[in-house]
Amino acid sequence: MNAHLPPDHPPVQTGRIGVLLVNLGTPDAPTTGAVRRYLGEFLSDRRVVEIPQIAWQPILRGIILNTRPKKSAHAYQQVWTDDGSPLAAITAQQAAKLQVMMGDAVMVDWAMRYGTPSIPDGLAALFAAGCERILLAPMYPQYCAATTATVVDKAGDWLRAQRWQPALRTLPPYHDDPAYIGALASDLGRQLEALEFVPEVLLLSFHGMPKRTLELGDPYHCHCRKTARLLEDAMARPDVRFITTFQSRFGPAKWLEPATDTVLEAEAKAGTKRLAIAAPGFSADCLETLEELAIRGREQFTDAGGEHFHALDCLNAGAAGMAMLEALVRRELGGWI
Ligand SMILES: C=CC1=C(C)c2cc3[nH]c(cc4nc(cc5[nH]c(cc1n2)c(C)c5CCC(=O)O)C(CCC(=O)O)=C4C)c(C)c3C=C
Ligand SMILES: [Fe+2]
Ligand SMILES: [Fe+2]
Repeated sequence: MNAHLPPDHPPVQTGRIGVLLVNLGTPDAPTTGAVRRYLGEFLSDRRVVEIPQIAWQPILRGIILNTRPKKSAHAYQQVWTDDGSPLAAITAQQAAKLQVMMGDAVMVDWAMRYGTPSIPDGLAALFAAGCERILLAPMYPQYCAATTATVVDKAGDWLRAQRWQPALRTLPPYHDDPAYIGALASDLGRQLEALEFVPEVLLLSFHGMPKRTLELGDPYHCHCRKTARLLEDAMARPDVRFITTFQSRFGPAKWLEPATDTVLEAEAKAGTKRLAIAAPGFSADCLETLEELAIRGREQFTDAGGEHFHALDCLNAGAAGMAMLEALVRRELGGWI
């Protein structure tokens, strides 16, 4: 402690660089109560549900938060690990590995947009540890207002309340970055080689969005399509038919199509026997990949006559994904380190 400073003086800055990896968020436990708290926060975000709150809140509080948490808690129970929710556990691993790769000049931490650990707590901890410059890294390859923009909004809320602010940069979307496409192509290729069957179809399933957001100018759909096109080229598998789909439809509005569940069933009914599915838009495995795709997707495909099904892992904290993350982060820190 510097002797001329009063005891309540803010910490003396040291010019370090901080990196905050941020993913969506997840409940603290696979229980109805914890899922209700998480969904209440998530689904009250105006970036996520874009209908006027005066109309939406009664539906959310009156119907959705009384029915969905029980069903979702059951789904979470099927994928929960000793280290907690897969999304949080994997994001923590990514941060720990990136810390080792970046060395002491950079401090790496992680946060969740909804639930804990929060973005304000993450930014405050990095700043208190001496990081005057912070790279905020939303772990979403494809930009979407419902994911990327709301992370930046939340950081902005925290900055607005600070007298002494760190300088902030944000990681741009990387849907067409050669480092990302290359990492996916090599990691998915490696996983396909290890399967005991050669798939006729490789389904690339991205998280869905209301179709209206595309008409309003959100680039998400275009980013997903471009990732899929570049990935198909990079994988160079003319023996495999690539199909792009959108999963996790929510509510009565029209969502991006084709829907993953519809295509799984239609492919099996049309005679496809061997299918693998990947979720290139998710940087970490989570409820949507481990339960919706790997468990329910398998049932949808095999119930309709499919025989061999495999859900491939996300990049997670594997070697290909971590090398990509290091490359993206180092590039964005250019001029700072
Ligand atoms: C209006 C509802 C939703 C929109 C819009 C939406 C967009 C969106 N979500 C992700 C990534 C993830 N979503 C996850 C879970 C999840 N998503 C919704 C609803 C919308 N998502 C709900 C209700 C849930 C919770 C689970 C459930 O009850 O079904 C997750 C996994 C979280 C976990 O804990 O594992 C991720 C990741 C993206 C990328 C996206 C828009 C592009
Ligand atoms: Fe979602
Ligand atoms: Fe889902």
